[in-house]
Amino acid sequence: MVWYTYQEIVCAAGRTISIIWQLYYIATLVRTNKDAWIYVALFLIKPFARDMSQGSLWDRSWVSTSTEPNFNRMQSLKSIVGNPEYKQEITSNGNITEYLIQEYRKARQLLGDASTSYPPVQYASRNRLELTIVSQLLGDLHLFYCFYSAILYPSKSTLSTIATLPKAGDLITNEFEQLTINFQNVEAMLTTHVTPIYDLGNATNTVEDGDLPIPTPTDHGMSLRIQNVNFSYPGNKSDENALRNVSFSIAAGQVVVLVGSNGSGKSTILKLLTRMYDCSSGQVSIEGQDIRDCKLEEFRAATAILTQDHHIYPLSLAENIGLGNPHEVSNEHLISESARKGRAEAFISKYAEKYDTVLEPKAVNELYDCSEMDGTPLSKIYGGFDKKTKVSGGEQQRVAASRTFMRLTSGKIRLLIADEPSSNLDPQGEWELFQNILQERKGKTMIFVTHRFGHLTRHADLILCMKDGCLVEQGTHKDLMALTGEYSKLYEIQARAFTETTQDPELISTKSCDPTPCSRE
Ligand SMILES: Nc1ncnc2c1ncn2[C@@H]1O[C@H](COP(=O)(O)OP(=O)(O)OP(=O)(O)O)[C@@H](O)[C@H]1O
Repeated sequence: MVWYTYQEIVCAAGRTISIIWQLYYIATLVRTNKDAWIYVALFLIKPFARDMSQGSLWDRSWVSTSTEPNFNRMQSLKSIVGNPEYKQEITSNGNITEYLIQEYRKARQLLGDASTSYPPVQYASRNRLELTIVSQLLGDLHLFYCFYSAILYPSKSTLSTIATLPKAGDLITNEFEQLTINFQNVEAMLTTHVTPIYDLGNATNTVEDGDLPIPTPTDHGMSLRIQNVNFSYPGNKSDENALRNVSFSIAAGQVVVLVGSNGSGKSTILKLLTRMYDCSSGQVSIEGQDIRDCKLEEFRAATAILTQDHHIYPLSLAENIGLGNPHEVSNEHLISESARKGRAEAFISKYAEKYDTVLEPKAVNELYDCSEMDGTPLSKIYGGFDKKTKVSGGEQQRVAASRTFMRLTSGKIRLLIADEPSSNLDPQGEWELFQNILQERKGKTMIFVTHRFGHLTRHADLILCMKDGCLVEQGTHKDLMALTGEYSKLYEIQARAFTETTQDPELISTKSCDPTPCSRE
C-alpha cells in the first residue's frame, strides 16, 4: 500500500485545481469565441517549446560532476568564504582574504570563457541563445493571442477572458524574467558568485575597532591583565555569568596554563583575551592599555590561536599549512619545517601527492531524482565522485598545529593561545607538540588550556585554576599543590592513575602570584 504525506496530498490537490482552471479557461474561450481553436493550438505548442529550450533534463535521473580543475578550485575558494565554520580561522588567524581573492581571480582567468555555472545549469542552458529566445516565445504564443484578441476585438472578449488576462500577464512577466537570466549568463553568475568573496575584505568586526597602536613591542612577548571581569554571553538565558569577578596579571613572556573542570570558564577567558568578545564589566588590558582601544588588525597580527576546532580548508595540504602566514604560502621550506614541528610530516608523506594532496575538496557533484542510498548504477557513479580523504581527529590537529607554526614564521607573533590543541593526540604526539611549541617561546607570551596535567603544568610560570566561572587559585604547580585546594584535587585524580611520583625536581618555580579571591555573586 502506498501512503502519501500531507504535503504530497496538498500539492496534488493544488495541481488538480490548476488543471481544472486551465481547462475551464479554454472551454470558456471556445464557447465564446469562434477563433478559440487558434488559442488551443498555440497552447499545445508550450510543452514542446519548453523541451526545446531546456532539453528533458528534469524528466530524468542524473548525476553530474566537474573535472575542470580551475572550476573546482573556484568552488573550493568560494566555499571557504561562504562557510561559517571557517570564520574563526579567517578572523583570528590572520587575514587570508587577500590570498583567496587573488587565487579566485587566477582560477577564473585560467578557466577562460567557460561558464562558472554548475554542470546541470550549463547543460540546461547549453542551447544557443537564439534558440532559447525562439522557444520561449513559442511557449508564450497562446498568451499573445489572448492579448491580441482582447485588444483588437474587445466585443469578442467575455468577462472570463478579461478576468484571466492579469494571470496571463503574470505568466508573461515570469517568462521574460527567465529570459533575462539567460541573457545575463556568465557575467551575472560571476558577479553573484564573486561578490561575497570580495565583500569579505570589508567584513565588519562584531567588536568595535580601537584606534591606538599596540604599545612598542618588547622582546618578551605581551603582558596581559584582567581586572574584575564579569562576562555573560550575548543572548545567554542563564542567570549565571560565564565569568565572575575574575582578576589576574600575566607578565610578558610567561607560559601560563588554565585548568579547571568543564564549563568553568577557561575558553571564555581566552575569548576575552583575544577580543572575540568584550567583557560585560571590568577591564582587559594588553601592555597596560585597554584592549578595546587597540587597533584590532595590529592585535590580531601579533596573536596566534590554536584550538581543537580548526578545520581543514578544501585546498592542498601545502596551502592548509602555508596560510598560517599568507605572505609565505609558496615557501616550501617553511611549510615542511612547520609540518615537522606540528608533527604532520609523517602522515603527509603517506599520500602519493604529498603536500599537493587536497584532503577535502569542495564537492561539485550533484545527484537528481534518485537517492544516494538506493544502490542504482547512477547512485554508485555518484558515490565514486566523492574524493574526500578521511583523516583522524589527531591528524587534523597536526595540520592545524603546523599552520600555527607557520604563523609563527611571520616574526610578529607576541601572544600564542592554545585551547586544548592536543585533545586528539596520543601521549607521544602531545609531548612532542608541547616540546616544539615551548621551543618557540622566546619573545612570546603563551597561554594554554588543558585538561591533562603534566607536560605543560610542569613548565608553567603561572597556573590559573578556574571553577564555576571564578578564578579560585593561581600560582606555580608547587604553590598550588601546597594549597591542597581545587588544583591539587584535580591533579591527584589524574596522578592516581600513574605510578610516577608527583614530586618533580624540574618544576619551574618562578614568580608567585597574589591569589585574587573569587567573590561569588
Ligand atoms: N557561545 C556561548 N553562548 C552561551 N554560553 C556559552 C557559550 N560558550 C560557553 N558558554 C557557557 O559559558 C560557561 C563557560 O564555558 P567555557 O567554554 O568557557 O568553559 P570551559 O572551562 O572552557 O569548558 P570545557 O573544559 O568544557 O571546554 C559554560 O557554562 C558554558 O555553557
